[in-house]
Amino acid sequence: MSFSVNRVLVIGLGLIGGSLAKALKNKRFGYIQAYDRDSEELQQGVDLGVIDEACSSLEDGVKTADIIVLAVPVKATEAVLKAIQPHLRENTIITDVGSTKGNVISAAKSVFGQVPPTFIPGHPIAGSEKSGVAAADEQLFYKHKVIITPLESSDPIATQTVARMWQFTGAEVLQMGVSRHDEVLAATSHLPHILAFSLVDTLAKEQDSTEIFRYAAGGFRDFTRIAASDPTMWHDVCLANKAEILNQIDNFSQGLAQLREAIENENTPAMLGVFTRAKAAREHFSKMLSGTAYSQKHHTGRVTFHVRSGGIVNGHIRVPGDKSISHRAVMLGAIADGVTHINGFLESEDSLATVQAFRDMGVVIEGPHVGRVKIYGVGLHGLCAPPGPLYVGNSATSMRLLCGLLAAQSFDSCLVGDASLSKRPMDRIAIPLRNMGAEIVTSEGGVPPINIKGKRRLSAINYEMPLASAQVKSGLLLAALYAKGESVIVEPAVTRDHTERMMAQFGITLQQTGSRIQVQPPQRLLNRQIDIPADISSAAFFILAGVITPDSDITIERVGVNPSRAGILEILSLMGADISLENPTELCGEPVADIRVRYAPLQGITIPEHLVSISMDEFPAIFIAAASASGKTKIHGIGELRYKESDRIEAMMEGLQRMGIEISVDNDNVEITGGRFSGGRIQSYEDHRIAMAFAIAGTQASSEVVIEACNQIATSFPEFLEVAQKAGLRIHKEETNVS
Ligand SMILES: O=C(O)C1=C[C@@H](OP(=O)(O)O)[C@@H](O)[C@H](O)C1
Ligand SMILES: C=C(OP(=O)(O)O)C(=O)O
Repeated sequence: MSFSVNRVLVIGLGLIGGSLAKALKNKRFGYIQAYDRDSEELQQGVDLGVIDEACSSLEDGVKTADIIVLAVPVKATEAVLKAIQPHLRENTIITDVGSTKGNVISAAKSVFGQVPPTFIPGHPIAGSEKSGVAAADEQLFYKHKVIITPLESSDPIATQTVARMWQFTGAEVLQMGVSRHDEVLAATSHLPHILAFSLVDTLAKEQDSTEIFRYAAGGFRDFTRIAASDPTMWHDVCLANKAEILNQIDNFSQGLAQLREAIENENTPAMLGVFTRAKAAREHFSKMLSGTAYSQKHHTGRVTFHVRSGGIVNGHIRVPGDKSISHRAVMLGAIADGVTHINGFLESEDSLATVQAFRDMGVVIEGPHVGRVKIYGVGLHGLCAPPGPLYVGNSATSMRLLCGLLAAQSFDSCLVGDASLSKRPMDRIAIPLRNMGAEIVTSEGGVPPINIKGKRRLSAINYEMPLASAQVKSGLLLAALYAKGESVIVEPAVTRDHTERMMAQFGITLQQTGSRIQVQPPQRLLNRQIDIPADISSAAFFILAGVITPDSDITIERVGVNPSRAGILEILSLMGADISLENPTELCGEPVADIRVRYAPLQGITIPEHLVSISMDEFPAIFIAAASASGKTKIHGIGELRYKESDRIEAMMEGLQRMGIEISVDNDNVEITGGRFSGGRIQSYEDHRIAMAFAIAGTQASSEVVIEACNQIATSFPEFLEVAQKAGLRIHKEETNVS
């Protein structure tokens, strides 16, 4: 069928109809006519410039309309369809704005025998407690969602036309099935309205209601604003979506009864459970849907860095808590018995994703608040089935470690991540877990989403890892806590041993001889006080700044210098850097020190291969050091860098070449010839470590360096910019909004 859109007829010129008409008229979508039983409203529509023309009869408008929008109460839909039917042309598109869709479909079936292919139901998720055409607001739908619910029999061009009409108002158009729409709306719109009406009505009946309302503060006002909505409309909505609404009321009543019981019994964990989960959900669930962030510090716009050369690097700085250790502290704290307190927790996107995953599995977690987190452990067997897929954003550590833990649970689960994580290899953990008896299905190509079946009895594993990976080792160690018998894992090279050290803190006995780790499933994990050192991977960028900036003298305080992590210190020292460790101590089984760096010229070296697996995440910084050294630096066996948040070898090669540095790459071997950085535009490929490495390189460049897509810095180091500025570097942020 072909459609032209010249004339739009809006039937019902209230707030929604009027706002749509006004927006379409102003955007010149077509000639906008309206019909309303209330002739005064119609006249007002003309007077206010909301519509081009008022139709004196329904027949007049319908006969010439290309699109008819029913903006009438849902209950009136059938009567209006009946009234327009005799005058309709074959290819006139009909849509509506009702907040329930099942009944609109039934109305269309009863009038037309079947739903016409040109009838495309719609529902703008926008409104206001105001009503009438006088309140018409052309911005009402701008950046709001409009759901259209076409049927299989709907004409695709008609669907597209209705979508385009809404897009003219600035709305974001989504498609959904009819029953799904009614189910979702019952929960997200209808129930809250009913609660607001009921709360105000209940309070108003109280004897001292005047007093109550006089002192009603912001909370009451926010929560009950919608109780001023149109009563007739809500009466109609309740009847139109009765079954779904009753379901939601039952669901809610059950939740409220549980909360009541918790309050009555002064059950603190249960109460805090509800409050912290709800707070987290309110703040964070939207991340998955709208691309907003877990952390307040994360920017949702596009972040670009501008770096000017020069600046000094001096003084004492602190960088945030270790990311790897933060993940592990939450995981083990969650399955321990009793309350675990964490200090120094990293409040970054990756570690917050792990927190959210455990909240989804029913663990009560307070914080983080200035690095403090309180976890009410549920014990080894206390995790609950999450309500939906566990979303872990950009974080492979969360995903691979969780695979091990989830493989041993009594419920099914699904792990999903963002676009970057969705490309990263997961078979490396899925395959050995399957050997233990787990049922894990990765998506095509061995990538996320990952579906994990519950209720599998795991057996112990005896595994020689083909690949050096702390994430795989840790995922297996977590699964081994639930397996029957003693597991033995042998590493091909040293990788970070934070899991082993953290398990020991929680009272688990591990035996370690060389590269071999043995673990017996424990009865229980003890609750703990965990203090997390600063992250050496974040410190690395300021160590680098100190190493390449003339006259620098900088100390980064209380950094974790675990030998299975601190390869960068050895590599830079071999290149001639002046690095010393001061005030060495230990925090929860992890060696810690202040790292002092003073400028000294660097020379190129061949990096010993045994240092590669203990400095994996630091290679972007090491590449920059090599580019600043005199002579050639040769690096071998770094193929794993290709499987990080970006292909870090390619990203570094491209950026260094842009900055005039000679670099050659042969598979997983790289050779860099030191030189002078020129300015330029660098693509970070949305990889936090690439962005931060080039930001430091930029401080030594001959002209300005601009680094694109720096948002993901928030995955590991949200305060990077502030710390860099404090240290004396000239890095500035430009933030542009993306709609
Ligand atoms: O276990 C961990 O916390 C990590 C291990 C490393 O990954 P692999 O295990 O893939 O080498 C590292 O690159 C990652 O940033 C964090
Ligand atoms: C590779 C990294 O993290 P993950 O693997 O957890 O995404 C990293 O932080 O550099």
